[in-house]
Amino acid sequence: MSQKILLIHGPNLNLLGKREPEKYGNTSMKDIERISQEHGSKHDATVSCYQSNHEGNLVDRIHEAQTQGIDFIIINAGAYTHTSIALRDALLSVEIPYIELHVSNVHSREAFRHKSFLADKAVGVVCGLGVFGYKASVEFATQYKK
Ligand SMILES: O=C1C[C@@](O)(C(=O)O)C[C@@H](O)[C@@H]1O
Repeated sequence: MSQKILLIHGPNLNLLGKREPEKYGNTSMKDIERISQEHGSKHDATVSCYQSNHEGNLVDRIHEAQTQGIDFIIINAGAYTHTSIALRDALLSVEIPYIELHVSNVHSREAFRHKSFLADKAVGVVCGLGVFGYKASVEFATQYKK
């Protein structure tokens, strides 16, 4: 059966490609979604995508994932990674395995980015690999068994 993957982008990631390109590169969020979906389909998986700048919407989308039978979540929660107990609780509530992803290497940046409310419960954390991190995460997710 083909794996159902959900890719979630948090706040400001809709501006990827334009926003601070020296840190986040030149690839847009839409291009990242296309690359992720193409890579998923090579491995017989579907990748659905969602972005919001609002914490509650992200919580709602994670809840919805459970009713849709999503097998795996890849989440770049942006700054909410470092602040949001609500997102942590949502991910734990639905019991869907997830990868925490960052385009940049958050550990080489400001100290407040070293803290994550999601990392210790994640299957894995990918950071600093730019757009390749999405392809790598999708490929991992296609093979993951709970
Ligand atoms: O918005 C972002 C993007 C980010 O998640 C990344 O992809 O590198 C890193 C976060 O610290 C930051 O707030």
